Order: sequence, then C-alpha cells, then structure tokens
Amino acid sequence: MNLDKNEKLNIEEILKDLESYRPRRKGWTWRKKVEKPTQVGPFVYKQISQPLKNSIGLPASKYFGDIDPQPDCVITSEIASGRFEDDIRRMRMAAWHGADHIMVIRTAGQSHYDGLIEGTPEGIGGVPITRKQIRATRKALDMIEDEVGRPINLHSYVSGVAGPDIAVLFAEEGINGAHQDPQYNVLYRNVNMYRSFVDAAVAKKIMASADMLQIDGAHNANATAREAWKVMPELMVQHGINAMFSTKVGMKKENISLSTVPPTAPPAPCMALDLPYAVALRELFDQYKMRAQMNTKYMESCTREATVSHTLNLMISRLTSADIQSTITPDEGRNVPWHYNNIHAINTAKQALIGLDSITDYVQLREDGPLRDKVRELKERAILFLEEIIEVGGYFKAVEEGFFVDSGYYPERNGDGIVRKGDGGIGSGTIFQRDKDYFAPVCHHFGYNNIPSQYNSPCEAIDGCTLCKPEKIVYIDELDEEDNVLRRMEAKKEHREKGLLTPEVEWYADGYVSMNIFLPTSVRVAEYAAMEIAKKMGLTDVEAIHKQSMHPAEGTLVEVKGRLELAIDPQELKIPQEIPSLSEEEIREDIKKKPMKVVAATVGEDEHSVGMREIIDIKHGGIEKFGIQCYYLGTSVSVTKAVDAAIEIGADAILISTIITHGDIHRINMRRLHQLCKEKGIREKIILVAGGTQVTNDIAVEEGMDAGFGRGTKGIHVASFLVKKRRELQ
Ligand SMILES: Cc1ncc(COP(=O)(O)O)c(/C=N\CC[C@H](N)C(=O)O)c1O
Repeated sequence: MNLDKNEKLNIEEILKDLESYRPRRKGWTWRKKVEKPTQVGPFVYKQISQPLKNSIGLPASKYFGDIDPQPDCVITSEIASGRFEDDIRRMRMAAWHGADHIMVIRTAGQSHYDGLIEGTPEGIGGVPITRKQIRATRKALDMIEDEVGRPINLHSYVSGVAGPDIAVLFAEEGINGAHQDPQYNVLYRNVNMYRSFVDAAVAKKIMASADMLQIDGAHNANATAREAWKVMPELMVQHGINAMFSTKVGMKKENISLSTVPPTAPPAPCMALDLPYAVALRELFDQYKMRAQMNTKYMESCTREATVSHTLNLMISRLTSADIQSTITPDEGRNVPWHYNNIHAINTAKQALIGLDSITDYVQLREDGPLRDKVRELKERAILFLEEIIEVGGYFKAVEEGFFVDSGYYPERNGDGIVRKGDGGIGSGTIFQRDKDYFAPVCHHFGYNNIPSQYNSPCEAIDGCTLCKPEKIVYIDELDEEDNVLRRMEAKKEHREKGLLTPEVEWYADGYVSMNIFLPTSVRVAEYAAMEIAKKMGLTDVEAIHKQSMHPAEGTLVEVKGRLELAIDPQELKIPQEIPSLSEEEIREDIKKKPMKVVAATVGEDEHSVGMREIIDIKHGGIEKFGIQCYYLGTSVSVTKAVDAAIEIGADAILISTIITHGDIHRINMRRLHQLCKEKGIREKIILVAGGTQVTNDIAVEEGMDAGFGRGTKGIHVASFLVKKRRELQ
C-alpha cells in the first residue's frame, strides 16, 4: 500500500490481516554511502549517503534550496512510549527526519519473563514486544520505508531470561537488529551467569542465521558506574568478551556492533577524557562495527544541556568513526520521551554530522601530545584487567569477585563492584545436559542436536521449521479482552473520526502541553507558583518537569506540563486563505507589459536593512528580479519622506520595513503611512506593503496596509502580491 504524504497512517488498516503478514526481508541494511565527493545544492559533501525520496530538512535548509543531505552512518531513534499504535506515527515522523534505525525497548521487566507474551498490552517505559506488535510495526515500516525511499531497520532486545525464545521470534518476524549481551543479564538483570551464556549462544546462533545486527550492552556500565570515566578499561574488556563469544558462536564480525558511549559530559573536560577512549576502542576492535550513542548518565532535565552534550559526542563520532549513530532524546532526563524530542534528537545528529562533513580534512587527531599516551594507557589497563580475569579463574569467577562496575580506575579497586553468585540469580540451576536423543526442531541451533540419521537437517525431519516455513508459525491475536490495542483505539474512535485536535506528546490525544514560566523568585517558590499558574490556566495533572535557577533571588525558569481535555474542531477554525504566488513568468510578463515603480524604505529609527534588501535586491531573488523598479531610500527613513518620494516618482507602491516592535512602533509607522497617503489623496491608487520579522498580514491589514510579509517570505511573494493588487486597482 502506497502512502500519500498528506494522508495519516491508517492504523486500523495496518492492524488488519496480521496473521498472514510476512516481512519483506531479513537481516540488517546499511545505508548506501556516496563514495566520491558529491554536490548537493550549492555544496560538495564527502561523508553522505543516498538522498531520500521524501524527507523534512533542517529548519535552515530553506536558505540552501531546501537541501537535506543524509549523513553516511545509520541514524537511530528509540521509540517506545508503551503504545505501539502511537509509536508507529512517531516512526514515520522520525523516518522523514532521517532515522533509518528504529529501536523499540521492551516494557519494564519483560527481560525477566521466561517466555513470550502475546497480544498488544500497553507497556510501561517501553513496549511489550509481541509477535502482533512486531508485525504491525514492521508492516508500517515497510510502507514508511517506501515513502522515504530507504530501508528502515527495526530493532529490539534479546537479552533477558527468554533470550532464545525472543531470538527465534525476531528471526521469524524479520527483526533487523537486536541487543544481545549475556553480561548485561548477569550484571543488570541478575540472571544466573551460566544460564545467561548458554542462552546467549543459542540466541546468537539464531540471530546470526537471520543476518541480524547485534549491539552489545557495554554502555550500561558507564551509565551505571558512579564515575563513568573510571570504567573505561573494563568497557573494552566487556566489548571483547561479547565480541569474541559472538564470533565463536558464528556471528559475522560486520554484524557485531560495539555499543560505545563517551563516558563523561560537561562540566567534565569531556573531549579530552572521551576522545582517547574512543580512539583506543576503535583501534582495538577495528574489525567490528561501532554503534555510537550519547552519554545518558549525566542527563538532567535541561534539554538545552543535553543537546550540547549530544553535539560534543557527535563531534567524537566525526573525529573517530561511527557506523551507527544512536540518538537520545533531549527529554530523556525528565520523562518518557515525547514525539518532538525524538525528532529534535535526530535533527541534532543530522545537523552535527552534516555540519562536520569532511572535518578530518582540516582537523587531525595529533600523533604527538597526550592522545597517544592516553590511548596506550587505556589499552594496557584493559589488557591487565583481562589478564587478571584469567588469573582468578575466568569470567564467572571474576563476576563472583565483583570485578565489574567497580568504582576504581583499574587496576585501582574500591571493592564496590557488582557481585553475582555462580549459583544465584534468576534461572540458576536450570541448565540440563541434553539427552542423547535431544532433537531441536529449528534448523539454526547451537550445539548438540540429535538429527535422525536419515535426514541432514531438522527441517527435513519435520518438513520445514518455522524459520524456513512461516506458515507453520502459530499466530495468536489477543489474550486480554481489555488490555489491547483495539480497546485503546476504540476509546478515541469518535475523536479520531471527527478529526478533532487535542494536544498530545506521546499518545493520541493525551492532552499534554508544556510551557516555560519565568518567575522572579527562588526555585522552590517558583516551582509551586508555576504549578499554581498552570492550574489556574485550566491544566490538570500539573507537574514541574524542569526547574532552573537564573539567580537564587532574581528568578527561576520552570517548565510545567499539564493536561487539557479540550478538543478543537478544525472545521470551525477561521484559517485565512493562503495567497498562492503567481509564477515568475507571469509576474515578469505583467511588469514587461506595464512597468512598475516602488519606493522602499526601512522607516522610523530603524537601521535594519537586511530584510528589505532580501526582498528587493535581485541577488536574493528580490522583486527587482522581475523587472520592478525599486527606489530604495535606505534606513531610518521618515514615513513623510517615503510618501513624498512616492508622489514625486509616481510610484505604484510603497514598501516599508519595520523590524523594531518596542512600544508597537511597527504598528504606529504603518498607521501613519496609511493616514498620510489618505491626507495626500493618493491612498486609493497606491499599494502599501509592510514587512518585518514580527509583521503578519493580519497586523499589517489591521493598521491600514494592503498586505504584510513576515518571517520566511521572499521577493516572489511580494512581487506576486503587487501584480495582483495592481490588477485589482485598475
Ligand atoms: C544489552 C541490553 N539488553 C537489553 C536492554 C533492554 O533492557 P531490558 O532488559 O529491559 O529489555 C538493554 C538496555 N539498554 C539499551 C538502551 C540504550 N538506549 C541503547 O540504545 O543501548 C541492553 O543494553
């Protein structure tokens, strides 16, 4: 089904016939890089990939002919609000902004389930990963990838107690990438260490058979450690253990992606600390892929601060390398991410990576100075760490002795690492030697499998396993009458059908809005005053999601969120008609037939000339380009002078620019121009146009102008209006 870009995703349609949905491909897809320097609009790029068919460029792309160059690396967005039916819409927004890797984290605790869940229950802090949810999401992404013209990888998580089961589900359903790292289970989910590694071998074998990309879990150490920069030696050891284990199980190295996160953030001197680590890691693991992700450990509720840290991390990606660039939403430090913050994060990555295109042609990492010494030191510490593991009797012994996530900078030790017992944790004592006649009816199986001698694969023995014959998959629709997507969509059915508009941040019509309130008082008082203001404005469930002192006594910025039950019917809105512009040819033709003269000036005590020059000068595509004769009087011109000049040359129009708006001076100048033309008896036959960053057509017409042109308008819009208005006057 082809999507029309002006049509919303039809979720009901997507939910239909999922039992017969089949993924169009299996395995991971890398972007198609553009190998040689390539011209995009006015510029040449060296680190880009193929352009998209449909996309939304950065806000500033309009200054460069609406170009939207795509960085060379895959860009990830993690979208898991708990309701996959709303996440699908956000995935479409993300894809249009340049994400081609969608990660869906599991609902809280799913990694402790020892089996698969079915249906579409609502999740908490993540999405319940189920067959139905995967099929609906992959089916939507099929449509979205056709729309943007680039394959999109769907990714989720295989760690946890039911790792092997989830791996089979993912292989059957065409999931393209997944996190799988037994160390993650052991350290952070307290799954028994032996069980974790046995499961990991089985899961990785299945993932390898479906050509899935694997991301490891090392980053969790520097998100968990008290002082993240102290675990850098251990991070490299963790990467090594998972990478080697995965290779031994049969995973291709180009599908093994290390999850690397710069361990610090400002006010730490993060570039000096994180760059050597990034270099050391890439030199040690040069045969593997790098999945870079920004540091989330030091993320606060200030989205601005998070964005700057993200940008510094992106600079490290460009100064070293990144095959996949994960993006963390700037609001990750305050709530479960909202729609537009996923998009802001994708744009931060795209903007920084494109802005740093070919930076290493100009800036090199110095071979002299501290970098090389620090790189060497980090590698040595990592190798010492690994040697000590071997010395004490191997990985499992080391875990029992609390080697990992100790707050000391190895070989320093503070004895506060995460300790796990070999016979402890979830699933301990649940490993059994396979019997002689053990037969696993899945053709990609790790370890002993007693295939009946007359067959040379399990598939033959059972006439095809579910990995090879998807028709054998038993598809379960819903298990819970109430907690499912159909019930959730029913609740808002009428609202949706009427096309009503209610604010939302993560779920359809969830009613949430947020606003910035500055109060000239201390943080504590400001927080409660801001919430009180929000309540008085009619918001419910009010919460302060960010508080930032501007000064202990002088003031505090508070961002509050709250819910509005209201719904707007767009049919009842009075939306002023958009004035379509005439074509360039038509404007030129008209002016050629009947020349036009205009007087242009920046009026009052206003020295801003750039805007007016953009509108009139030929080089900016200004109205002179269409043959209109402009008499530009300059800046700080009195309204009287503009009118006198217009009379003297017999102008058809007067264009005034009014940028300053203090005390409504822009309105006063417009009113004065209109009055003066009336007094001089020329108002009926002259066209009056005002422009400026704060000027709108409504404001200008209110003050007696014939039209107003504000932010983002161009010469052609003004020229088109002048031609149309003159026709009207004639
Ligand atoms: C190896 C591994 N397995 C599972 C999970 C997911 O967590 P549950 O155990 O709850 O399924 C994670 C978590 N971190 C990944 C999020 C981060 N934003 C990322 O992009 O890496 C993990 O690292």
